[in-house]
Amino acid sequence: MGYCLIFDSVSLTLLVIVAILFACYVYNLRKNNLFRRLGIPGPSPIPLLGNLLNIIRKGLYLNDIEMVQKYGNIFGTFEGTIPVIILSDPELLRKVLIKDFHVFTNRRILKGLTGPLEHGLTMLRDDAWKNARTIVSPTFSSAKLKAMHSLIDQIGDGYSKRLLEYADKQEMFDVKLINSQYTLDNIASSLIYLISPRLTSYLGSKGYTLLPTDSMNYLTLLVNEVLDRRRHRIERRNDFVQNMIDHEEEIHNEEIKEQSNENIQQWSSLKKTLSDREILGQALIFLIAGYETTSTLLSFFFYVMAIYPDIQEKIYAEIQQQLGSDEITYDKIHQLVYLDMVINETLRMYPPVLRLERIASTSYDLGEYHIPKGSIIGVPIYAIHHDPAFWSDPEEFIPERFSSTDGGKRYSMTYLPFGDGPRNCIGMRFALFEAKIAIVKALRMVEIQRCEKTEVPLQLGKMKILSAKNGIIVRVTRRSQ
Ligand code: HEM
Repeated sequence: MGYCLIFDSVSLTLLVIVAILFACYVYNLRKNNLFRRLGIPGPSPIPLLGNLLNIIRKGLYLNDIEMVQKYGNIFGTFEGTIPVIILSDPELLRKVLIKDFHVFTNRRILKGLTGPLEHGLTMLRDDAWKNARTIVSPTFSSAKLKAMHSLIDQIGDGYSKRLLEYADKQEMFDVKLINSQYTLDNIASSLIYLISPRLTSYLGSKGYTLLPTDSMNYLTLLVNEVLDRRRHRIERRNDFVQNMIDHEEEIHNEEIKEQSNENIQQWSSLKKTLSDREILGQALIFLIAGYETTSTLLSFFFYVMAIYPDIQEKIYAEIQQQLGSDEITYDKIHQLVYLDMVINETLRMYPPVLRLERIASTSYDLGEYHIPKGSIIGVPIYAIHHDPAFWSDPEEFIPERFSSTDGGKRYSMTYLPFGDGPRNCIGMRFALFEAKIAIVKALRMVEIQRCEKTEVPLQLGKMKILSAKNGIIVRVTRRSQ
């Protein structure tokens, strides 16, 4: 009798397990058939891993190029069990990123993300995002960037000093190190009045990762301290946090006047202030979103300088001609037209962010396909920038593509280093400003040279942020004054 009961409960448990596994299998099969049902082409997924194996083997950038070649400008793929529609059709991209932005306002929420980062712009959704973006946008106005100039300039001096040390030692070095230090110092300094060297060495010792928990706690503490001092008017400084606090005070009395984006003007009826926790969230997100991206841009720019000395000399000549030894101000930097073209081409060839994404808040007709609510749209920036359908000789480095004459022919949705639409990169102008200051300061002092350890062509890393697998090693020599 007892034996029978035990047997029964064992077989019942087994039965339940088998039933659950079967249900999972059927659910997975149905899910994996999603794109087939929608009529969207794409590679067949394998259970649980989806199409991740190819990304793991080849890297996201190469995976995207190959998939676009094989399946075209719209196809379905699985990140593990999560279906993602990869879209590179310019007309449809214009709809998703701009025209029908009200449907595609949000990105995916990162599971398990808690603490102040939940309030950061990149993660916020719908009205909460609109509110934060409306308040934070003026922080990046040209007037505010001009006011931040002296902070960035000071850090630029330290940067060129470090380069001169390398020149004097005739040492080959990986440019990532100095560029990471520069952008981290810059962002930390422009964000909050932190003692940058303290922060830099701390994060440096952590290997410059995307902020592990203890770094995050440390930063949270520091930013909170700063907020407290600012709120009580114990200190003032022309940085992002001060800008957010000042702006909050201004808008009690007047409507928001300075908006860079048409859509944002419609949102002026929203809540107009951010709590300390929300300001903290923005500060931390700026640090994360702005640090590695800008450093990657600078590092790949160094690579370009090392392998194209003619281009480097042309930029140097432009700097001499337009600026001489004048201070590099926000207005003067715009006179460096050729430098701008070279930076644009660097961002085309080597976009720091390989993909961006949006989520459909309702079901939607995406071209000929009817996609369900909640569909994730992934935009393969790297693959679009290297697509011969959009760019002639995409593997050639040709800055002239971005000259005022040629640039006009470009289809805007095929150049997306900072994304597009109301949810594009809020830090774009800041990033370009700080990158240009670093470049001018560097090229005035040193010549960047290819050395025996410079890998040509570069092998790229496999992750979502572009990287050089084996580093970018160069040598620098002092310029004769
Ligand atoms: C070369 C440097 C940079 C590159 C290539 C870059 C690229 C991008 C891209 C591709 C996006 C997604 C845009 C979209 O979904 O349409 C983005 C978003 C964002 N970036 Fe940047 N970024 C850079 C620098 C910065 C800096 C310096 C900051 C801050 C100081 C920053 C803050 C942000 C924020 C907050 C968002 C989210 C915007 C929102 O959701 O409203 N980025 N960036």
